[in-house]
Amino acid sequence: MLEVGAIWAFTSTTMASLMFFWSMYKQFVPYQVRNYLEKTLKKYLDKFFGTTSNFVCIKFPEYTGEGLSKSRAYDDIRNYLSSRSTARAKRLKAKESINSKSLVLCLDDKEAVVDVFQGVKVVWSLFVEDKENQSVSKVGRYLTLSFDNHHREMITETYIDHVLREGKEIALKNRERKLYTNNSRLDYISMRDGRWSSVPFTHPATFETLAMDLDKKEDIKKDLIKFTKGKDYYRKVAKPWKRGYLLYGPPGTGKSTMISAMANFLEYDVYDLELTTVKDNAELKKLILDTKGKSIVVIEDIDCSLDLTEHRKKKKEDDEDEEEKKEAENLKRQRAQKESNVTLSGLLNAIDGLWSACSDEKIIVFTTNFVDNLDPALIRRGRMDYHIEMSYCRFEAFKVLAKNYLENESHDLYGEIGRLLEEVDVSPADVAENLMPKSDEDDADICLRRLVKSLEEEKKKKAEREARMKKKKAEKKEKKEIQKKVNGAEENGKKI
Ligand SMILES: Nc1ncnc2c1ncn2[C@@H]1O[C@H](COP(=O)(O)OP(=O)(O)OP(=O)(O)O)[C@@H](O)[C@H]1O
Ligand SMILES: [Mg+2]
Repeated sequence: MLEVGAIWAFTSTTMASLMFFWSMYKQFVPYQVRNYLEKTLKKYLDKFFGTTSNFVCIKFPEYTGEGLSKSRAYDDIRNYLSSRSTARAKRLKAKESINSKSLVLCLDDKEAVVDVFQGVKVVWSLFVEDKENQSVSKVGRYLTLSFDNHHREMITETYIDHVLREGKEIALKNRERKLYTNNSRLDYISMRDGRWSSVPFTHPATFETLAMDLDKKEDIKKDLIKFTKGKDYYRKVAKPWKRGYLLYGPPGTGKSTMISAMANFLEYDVYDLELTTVKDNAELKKLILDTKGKSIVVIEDIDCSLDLTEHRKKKKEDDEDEEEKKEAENLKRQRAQKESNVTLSGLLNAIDGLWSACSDEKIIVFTTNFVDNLDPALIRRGRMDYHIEMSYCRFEAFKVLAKNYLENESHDLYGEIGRLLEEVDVSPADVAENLMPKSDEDDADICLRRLVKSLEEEKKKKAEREARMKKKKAEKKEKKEIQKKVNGAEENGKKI
């Protein structure tokens, strides 16, 4: 047996010799030769361990194909790993992306992170490609997934799918949402722009701040949730995964606000389709085809956009305001028609025919002030599945507005305001304007008194309007009766 002293002596001499050789090697062997030797050694070691060890390694390069396009799988995996890395990796890299709403922390080069799936440990590592494998303009990276060969089937059949799916979802959540608007034909031809241009969607409206009947609001939220979870259901009943909402009601009742609240609730993009700048039906189809999933396609004031009405002449002779409104609306429509050749059937086809062909999970919303003017074909269930009436402000809606604008939940004036809101029809937009403090001195009391005053004025105006109408009606009736008498007298005169 060797003595302890002898072992120590042997080890220290060996270490000293190794260190001596290492420093000589570093000092006298040129960098290029060293690099070559190290790479060759690594290759042999990799080969040796690859065949003898029980580990499998899968490589996912950043750029693939002949054109070296960015690999989607690589991006999805990096997104997936970013959530794991933030908690587990020692070295992270902060990335700023145009499509992302905030900084993204991800795995740094030459760093590894362990992930556990169904009790199985795997290791992800990120490497930079060797110089000779890089293209001139792109510094390529690759991710490797290493795992025990025993779990080969589970990893290749389940785990990788899981990673890609989660990565996609994370990307969707982190993305900066967009508000798109369609470019006019001239714009996208001359400026080589796409059919849609976009800005970040930042509208702050939410269902919490939306003033409307609470039960109705809950029903809408439930309907939206059911829709987003309905992928398999829609497939089962052989329906394209889309849903149409018709929002109708007087101006200022929150139709546009509701669209923003829906988009924020679902985290969808919004495509605001301006029909009057669409040249014809073919262009409309292409525009709809160019929209992505997880989005709301909106056509506002559908009745004014084009001549999509049934031309039913429902004359309300007694109501002069109604007549004026209809005339203004007709003028608007005629002007729009001059610029566009989109027809009702073109619109119906674009909505229905193409939904099945283009990406899934889409909502289409029409808004209108005059629901009676729309052609029934346009708003039938199946096209516009859910009809939502946005109505004048009543007490329940007022309470939401008071909370939003004044952070106030009770006041002596609430009783009076509730009564007045039952008697007069004012839009939430009008109520909101009264509730908004106009200076630093405006407290809740001042704002609520201002609202009461404006509601009382509205009540007075309403009474005057009704009196005027009543008088007009009575005059008409009187005229009719006089005419009847004159006609009667003439008939009698003829007989005599
Ligand atoms: N139901 C509501 N809840 C909260 N705020 C509302 C509501 N309705 C209107 N408002 C306020 O009034 C403003 C105008 O509302 P909005 O544009 O949504 O009305 P609209 O129904 O789309 O009107 P129009 O028919 O004229 O397009 C909004 O910016 C919002 O501040
Ligand atoms: Mg609107």
